[in-house]
Amino acid sequence: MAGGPGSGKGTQCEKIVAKYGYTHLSSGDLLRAEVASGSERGKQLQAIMQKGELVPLDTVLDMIKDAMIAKADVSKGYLIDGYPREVKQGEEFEKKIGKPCMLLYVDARGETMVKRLMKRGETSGRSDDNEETIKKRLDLYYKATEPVIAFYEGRGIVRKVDSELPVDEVFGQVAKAIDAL
Ligand SMILES: Nc1nc2c(ncn2[C@@H]2O[C@H](COP(=O)(O)OP(=O)(O)OP(=O)(O)O)[C@@H](O)[C@H]2O)c(=O)[nH]1
Ligand SMILES: O=c1ccn([C@@H]2O[C@H](COP(=O)(O)OP(=O)(O)O)[C@@H](O)[C@H]2O)c(=O)[nH]1
Ligand SMILES: [Mg+2]
Repeated sequence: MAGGPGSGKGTQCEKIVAKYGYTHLSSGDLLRAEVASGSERGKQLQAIMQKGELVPLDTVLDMIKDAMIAKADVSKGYLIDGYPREVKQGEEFEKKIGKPCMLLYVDARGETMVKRLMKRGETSGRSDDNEETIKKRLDLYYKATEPVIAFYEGRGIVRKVDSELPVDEVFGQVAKAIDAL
């Protein structure tokens, strides 16, 4: 699942899990869990995330790999949310774990994403949902993450949904893409 900050990845993932029962792994959530644990590593991660920068590639990949292995016995398939953030991360994932069968691209306008995140920031408690960090996350998204979509487009596995629409209509498009798998 790829898309800019606040595009609606988490919202759609929740609905996918309810309908299809895949194992949902959000790299952002895994990182926030480490921060919440209060560990030394969590403190370092918090500093990076607060600035809207990217955590080192191997750290995130190891966390995803561990979380996948932990569910390997029971999983019907994995839904990975917010990863890869840069082309190199995608390449490393394929070397260490495997090839994805689909990339769902949740597309919204920059202005829409900023508006949603500012609103979410009123209640989310996320230290990166503030105007300054949102702007940095968006810049980094366009610079580092959008090329990921082009990379997988070359493989013909990208399915794009328009997340300017109401949530249920977006999910209609998502479900159609998954059903065609
Ligand atoms: N109108 C509208 N609002 C949406 C839609 N999807 C998500 N939102 C709202 O936008 C905000 C961000 O949605 P998330 O699902 O948290 O977005 P995300 O892509 O996971 O964002 P990050 O966690 O920052 O990566 C939430 O407050 C949602 O309620 C949509 O399709 N339409
Ligand atoms: O693979 C990842 C996923 C997240 N992050 C960090 O975690 C933050 C929040 O990520 P999340 O996907 O939750 O939200 P988004 O940035 O898409 O709004 C990002 O800004 C990054 O600092 C990262 O470095 N690598
Ligand atoms: Mg999210």
